[in-house]
Amino acid sequence: MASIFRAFSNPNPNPNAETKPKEKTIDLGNGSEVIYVPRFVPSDQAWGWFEYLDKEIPWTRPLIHVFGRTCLQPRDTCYVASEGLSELKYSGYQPQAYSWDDYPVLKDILAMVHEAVSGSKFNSLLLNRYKNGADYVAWHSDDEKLYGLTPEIASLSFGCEREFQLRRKPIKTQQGNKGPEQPAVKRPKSSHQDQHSFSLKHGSLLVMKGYTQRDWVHSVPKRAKASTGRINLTFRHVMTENPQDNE
Ligand SMILES: O=C(O)CCC(=O)C(=O)O
Ligand SMILES: [Fe+2]
Repeated sequence: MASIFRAFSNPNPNPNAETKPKEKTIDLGNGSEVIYVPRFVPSDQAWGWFEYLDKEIPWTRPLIHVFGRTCLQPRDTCYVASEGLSELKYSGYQPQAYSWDDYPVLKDILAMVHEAVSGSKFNSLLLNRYKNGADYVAWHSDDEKLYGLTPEIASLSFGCEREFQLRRKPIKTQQGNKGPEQPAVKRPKSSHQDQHSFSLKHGSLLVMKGYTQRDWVHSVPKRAKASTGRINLTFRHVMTENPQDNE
């Protein structure tokens, strides 16, 4: 598959300067794909953004409802979205949507992601802060209807390196629970791996594409040895009524 990344033009004439970050594409099979770029944001810039976000974002740790139980979400969160979009709701929780204008740095980060991921039109952002290795995100997929059938999700990580796991859903749960637009199709057992793991580095970018949300779950498990904080930003596109925005 062709690279999703635009050829980086190098604005810096210094021949020793870094040019295009190295990307690794993992074909998950059946139209799902993940792209990982370990050094997407230069380290110093990434630390600057970490400090800013840690301090300035109005983090909350909400109550969520899963499997009939109410519990504290095991990480801090915040949501930023363009005006007029359908509201996000997950695990019985509807986050307040903050404006991009409140956090100009987020606009800079968004511009950098848009520049790199060709054709992307992200209009919302879910931020997560893991205070230490006791914070985590459980197995889930970001398959809310408002993202459409094949959402592209760009995930930027800052701070403590944490493991990101991907696991293929059992075949019978891969489709059919999200409305009539997904006819049940029989797929042959794929020769691809059923699990993948990435150690998400400070300043890295991971993009999930195609049917990854329909057919796979992902998680960031607890890690006793992780003693420092990590901030993760996932950029998403909420479908709108204007078909041009959704192309
Ligand atoms: O922190 C991460 O790397 C993943 C976060 C995530 O999966 C989510 O916000 O949906
Ligand atoms: Fe997720």
